[in-house]
Formats: sequence, structure tokens, C-alpha cells
Amino acid sequence: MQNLKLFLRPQLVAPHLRGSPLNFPKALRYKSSDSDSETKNSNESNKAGPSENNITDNNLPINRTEGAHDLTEKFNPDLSSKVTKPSSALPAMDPSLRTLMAKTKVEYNPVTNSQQQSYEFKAPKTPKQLYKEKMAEKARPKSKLRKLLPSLIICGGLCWGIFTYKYMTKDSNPNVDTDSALLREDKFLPYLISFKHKINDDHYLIELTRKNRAEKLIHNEQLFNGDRLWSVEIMQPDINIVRNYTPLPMYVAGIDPNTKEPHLRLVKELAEEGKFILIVKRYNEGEFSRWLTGRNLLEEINVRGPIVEYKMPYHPLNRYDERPQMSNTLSSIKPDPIWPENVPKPENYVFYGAGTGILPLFQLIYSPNPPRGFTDVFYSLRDESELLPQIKTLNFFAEKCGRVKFHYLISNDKKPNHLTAEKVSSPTLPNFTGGWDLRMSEEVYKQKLLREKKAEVEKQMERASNSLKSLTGNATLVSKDAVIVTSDSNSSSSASSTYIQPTNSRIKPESAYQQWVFFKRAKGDSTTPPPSFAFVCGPESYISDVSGKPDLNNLEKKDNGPIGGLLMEKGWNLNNIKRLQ
Ligand SMILES: Cc1cc2nc3c(=O)[nH]c(=O)nc-3n(C[C@H](O)[C@H](O)[C@H](O)COP(=O)(O)OP(=O)(O)OC[C@H]3O[C@@H](n4cnc5c(N)ncnc54)[C@H](O)[C@@H]3O)c2cc1C
Repeated sequence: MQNLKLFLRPQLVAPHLRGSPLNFPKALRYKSSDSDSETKNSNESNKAGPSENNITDNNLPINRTEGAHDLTEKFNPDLSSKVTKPSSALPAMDPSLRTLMAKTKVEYNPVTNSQQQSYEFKAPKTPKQLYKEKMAEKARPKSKLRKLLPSLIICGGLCWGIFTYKYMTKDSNPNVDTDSALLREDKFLPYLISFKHKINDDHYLIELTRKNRAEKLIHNEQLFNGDRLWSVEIMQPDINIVRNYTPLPMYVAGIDPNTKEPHLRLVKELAEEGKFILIVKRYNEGEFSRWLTGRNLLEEINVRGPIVEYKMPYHPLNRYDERPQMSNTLSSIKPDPIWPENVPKPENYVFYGAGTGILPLFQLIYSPNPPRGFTDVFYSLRDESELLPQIKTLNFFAEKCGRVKFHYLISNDKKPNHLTAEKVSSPTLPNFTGGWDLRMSEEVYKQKLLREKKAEVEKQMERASNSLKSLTGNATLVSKDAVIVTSDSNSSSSASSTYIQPTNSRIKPESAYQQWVFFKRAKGDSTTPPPSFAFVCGPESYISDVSGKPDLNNLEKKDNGPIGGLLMEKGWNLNNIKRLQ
């Protein structure tokens, strides 16, 4: 570009060539409109200063042959270096050329040119070089992961080996306990005899603990619940016989150092599950009971269950708070929640049990969620010594909370004390049999509210008339209607508050014992409520005497045996009796 400018500078043309035909003054003028460069130049000259602004291309003589050179030389010799509009001859500059000729912003660097291709031939590395490289690679510091990689591979391999071994030998080894359940109905699971205590000559307390119990507890399995009666089946592997036993929701928490008696605790939380106690009677002719009571501590036995013997029927109160579980101290037994009055009352029961036949009742009343109603218990036993003192204490606590009433009928050859017809009560209708009872109890509750409100209004009317009498000094007859209106408007709030929150419930009882003594018994209702359902449990002869012989010889295992004995005399029937043999 610079060369081109120099080439085009007219003053640089030699003076002797100016008149010659080789001189090309006209050629110095571009005919084409190189307006861009011109404007640019003019702008630049404008920027240069006011002195230069006056001198533009337009001021220059159009034809330099007409003495323009002198003028140019005279006034602005520098302007001669400017390329003025060529008049003709030279063609206009190609704009694409100009861009190519423009100075590049980034300098060309062949190294960064990614498109370049090299045809250089690299000689293969010599063995020495290769060896050096290899050594350098080895000497390079390794990352943490690279260092750990061999150990990780070995660990992975070991784990895979153990898993494969366990998987392959799982089914082949029946002694390996892979089941995570505490109990299973369809499979015998291993339990350990964790405690054994002789209660009397023929009664034993045996505590069973699920093998590897801690591992099995993660599933939060709840076995004990007062909504059902259940037993477990224990297998004797040698002669392959199975017998049922009733687990009690208790475990041995310690041993009294003096009496060597076990200290029993109730199973209250899920973390305490997986342990229970059995009370087993040993029969001299009994194959199984002899085998079971002869087991030593930490011996393994196979248990299956739970075998549900009876499920408590549905009651609308089941939707409300449960009755709190019994406790080892009387003061720590929580009071019953206040159940709504417009729902049918809980059912009351009577339990006739003999010997180990009392154990289902103990399971029911000492489990979490015990039955809400009252249970009258007739317990026939041969000797008081067959009952553990701690269980007797618990029975006493249950009585003090108004949940049960125990009648101990201790009977032996010297002093017989059998269950007689006088002790057997007649059945009453259940409080709940279906939706109709629900509507009935709501209606009864409404009637009760109306009665109470009426009594309140009458009281207020009486009070109002008395105050009027005292005001006027003489007895004036007050319009009955007017009093009713005022008393209604005044009493509505107080009456409703009275009914919703009975006066005696403002003081909250601290324990079930307090609740029973001060609130329930205070009502003057000391008689035991009549039962609507009866349980009979014990030896075959006992059941037969009390309620007739059960007959479970059918596919559904439904008791179809006719009702007999003492209960039949009192009007009990198959619908309100459960016989547990
Ligand atoms: C649901 C259910 C729960 C049970 N819970 C317990 C429990 O918690 N504790 C417990 O000790 N037993 C319980 N039993 C009874 C138990 O299953 C066995 O029947 C009992 O241990 C006797 O078995 P055995 O093999 O030693 O006697 P068997 O060989 O069956 O009988 C031998 C003899 O023992 C006597 N005998 C057997 N059973 C009784 C009995 N129940 N009453 C009176 N005499 C009998 C009879 O004279 C009989 O001829 C329960 C039974 C059932 C069905």
C-alpha cells in the first residue's frame, strides 16, 4: 500500500518527465469513486486540525497540468502525497484486495496452525530410550487410587467368594438360620432356652429367646397384642411330635439373689420382642412336657407361630385410643383414655380357666392393647404354689385398676372347691353387634343430653323465680315462656360446657388405680358388669363340665359341639362362648 502511494505521488515524478508523454498527470486521478478512502482521508484531515480542514481535495485544481503543481507546491507541499481522485487510466482497486492488504490483527504463527500437515518421519525409539521411558514411568509418583487398586481388587474378590459360598450352601445347610422373622406360621425357627425356673413340683417357667434375636429385631415385628389369643407350636425333633404352648408377654430381667426367683418384666416395646416366657406343666405320662421341661439352658428348640386361637371381634372403640398396657408397678399404669359417650360401651367378659388354661387370659390382659371391658375370672387351680408370686401381684394390680376380678378356686382332694352354678352368671346382650347398635347408642346419648339440659333449665327457672320473689318481696307469677327464653339464652353456654366436660373430669387422674378408685367406683357402681362373652379353657374334663365338649372336627375348625354343663343352664350359647382346649 505504501509503495502504491509512493508510486502515485505526483511531486515525486521527475521534473524532466513532467512534460513528456510518459508523464501521466491524468492517470493520477481516479475516475472511479474511491469515496471510502476519500472520505476517510477527509475525516482524518478534519481531525488533524482547523488549519488542515480548510485544505480539502476540492480546493485542489482538478487538472494538474493547468499549473496545479505550482499551487500545490506553494501552499501545501505535503498534500501532494495524497492520492487524489484519479481521472482515468488506472482501474479501481478491488475491495477484496484491500482486505487482504490490510494489516492482520493477529500475527501468523505456524505452530498454532492446526491445519498444517507435517510429513516428517520420526525414527523409532531405540531400546535404550524405551527402557529409559519405562523406568521413568515406574519412578513417577502414583495416585492414591492407583496405590489402592490392588487391595481393592483383592477385597472385591474375597467378598465375591464369600457371597458365592454362602449362596451355594444356603439351602444345603438347614442349620443356618437365614430367616429374619421372629416367628413364622409356616416354618419352625430356632429359639434358645435362655432361662428355666422350677415353680413347683410340676410347673416350670421357661424363657425362650429367638436365636440371633438382635439381628431379627430390625423388622419391628410385634407379636403381642391384646386383640387376639395365640399360641406357638414346639417340635420335638426326635419323635417328630408337636405341642401348643401359650407365650406370655414377659421376660426375665434379673434374678432375686435371696429367693432365686426370676424378676419378670412385661414386653412393652418392639425392642423387647423376640423373648417370651412359657409356663409348662410336666405330666408324668406326658411325653412332650417331660422332654420340654428336661431341656437345659441354651439348648435350641424349634418354634412355629403365631397360631391364632381367637381374634377379638371388631368394636367401634377400636378407632379410638387403646387401653394402656399393665405395668410392673401400680402407680405407673396409665389411666384409660376418655372414650366418647355416643359410641357403644366396650364388651365385658367372663373367663373360666383351670390349671395352665388360665395362661391365655394372662396373655390377653398383660399384652399391649388389652381388652377395654371388664373381665370376671374364675381360676381353678390345685395349689397356690403353681402361680408365680409376681404374676399374682400383677393380677392384684389389674384388679385395683378395675379391669378384672379374680376368683381363685383352689381345690384339692382334701378341700374341694369346684365351680358351681351359683358362681356362673347369665349372659347379657353385647354392646355392639353392628351398625344398628351404633345408631342406638347415638340416640341414647342424645336423649341423655336432652334430659340433662332439661334438668338444667328447670334449675335455672327455679333460681330465677326465687330471685324475683326476693326482689319484689312477694311471690309474683312470672310468665313461664319468658323465663324459658331467658334461661335458654343464658344457660346454653354453661350447659354445653357442663355436658362436654363433666365436672368430675376436670381433675385428671394420674394412674389407672386413681381413675378407678376416685372416678369410676365413686359413681357407686361396685357390682361387676354382666358379661356378654365367655371363655372356657383347661383340660378336656374341665371344659366338658363347664360348657360341654367342643367339636372342631370340620374343615373350617369351627366349634360345632353342643353347649352343655353349667353355662347351658345359665342360657349361654355357641355364639357367645369360646372353648379353648
Ligand atoms: C392352644 C393350647 C395352648 C396350650 N398352652 C399350654 C401352656 O401354656 N402350658 C402347658 O403346660 N400346656 C399347654 N397346652 C397343653 C400342651 O399342648 C400339651 O397338651 C401338654 O403339655 C401335654 O402334652 P404331653 O405330650 O406331655 O402329654 P400327652 O402325652 O399329650 O398326654 C399325656 C397325659 O397327660 C395328661 N394331660 C395332657 N394334657 C393335659 C391337659 N391340658 N390338662 C390335663 N391333663 C393333661 C393326660 O392325663 C394325658 O393322658 C396347650 C394346649 C393348647 C391346645
